[in-house]
Amino acid sequence: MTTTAPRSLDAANGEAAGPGSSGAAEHADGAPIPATELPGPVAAPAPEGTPADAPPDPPLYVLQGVTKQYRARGGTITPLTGVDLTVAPGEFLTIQGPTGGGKSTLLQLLGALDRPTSGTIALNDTQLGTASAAELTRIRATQLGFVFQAFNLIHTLTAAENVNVALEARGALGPAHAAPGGKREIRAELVREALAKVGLADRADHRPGELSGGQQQRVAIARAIVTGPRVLLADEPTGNLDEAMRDEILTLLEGLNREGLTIIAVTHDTAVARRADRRLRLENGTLHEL
Ligand SMILES: Nc1ncnc2c1ncn2[C@@H]1O[C@H](COP(=O)(O)OP(=O)(O)OP(=O)(O)O)[C@@H](O)[C@H]1O
Repeated sequence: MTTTAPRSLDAANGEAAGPGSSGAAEHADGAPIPATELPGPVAAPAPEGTPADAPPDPPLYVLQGVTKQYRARGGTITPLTGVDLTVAPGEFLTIQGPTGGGKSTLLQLLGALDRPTSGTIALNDTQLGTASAAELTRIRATQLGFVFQAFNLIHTLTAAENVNVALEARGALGPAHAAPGGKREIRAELVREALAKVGLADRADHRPGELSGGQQQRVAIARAIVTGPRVLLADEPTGNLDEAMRDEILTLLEGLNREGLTIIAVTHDTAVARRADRRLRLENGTLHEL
């Protein structure tokens, strides 16, 4: 497990980085882009040799007594009946459990896509259960990245355009968040870096239909990380992939995690869970460590 701060897009995955992605970002005219124009949260590398008495990083998520109830067909379904969970920055954890057991429900709550029926979910200092809809939108666009089993790419757009969608969504939040969503050349550089990071620098102009399943999931991961999120939430990220592609994606996720990205993945696949440093099982509405 790593506890380093989230990383900038220009640092990592040297083997995947393409031309022009090894140094500082530049404007089209070659002038360096000031750091203040690059997306947050971009953090300095963690200092080497943290002193033994340094306080631990505060938790990223704290869930207490989370229940979720749905009304359905005149009755109710309660997939979560009292979930307690603390996630530290930099963890790579997986959630397994029986089908219909509430794993996707829990991921939606962690992703600020839905609210708990009762209990509390804090992400950093924000209570997701009571935050305004606008605040939840801001959190999703700036702190969270999502990856799904079905990739969820737009088939009429190229890989680069699909990745740019996340930056445009962030830019649409307004001037305070416009750094990555603002200037076109900055967005283009960030998209290039994100695609290089997932090993697809040479596929920027390809549409999803021209890419393998593993490559499509790489594009989806580039879209998820291009805004510099703190957390990647993945719902069966390798569920549609064969074994070789699954391993490629897992190696990519491990690399991102080593750079400080917190990863929470729902999976049915024990081979996926074995690659995480913390495994949880959701059963009968509550979470257990494996
Ligand atoms: N929006 C909804 N309205 C009503 N019921 C829902 C809704 N979403 C999920 N459910 C129900 O909640 C339960 C948990 O569903 P969820 O998708 O979270 O399970 P899961 O563990 O992710 O399942 P699987 O492993 O099959 O994907 C199921 O009984 C499901 O039918």
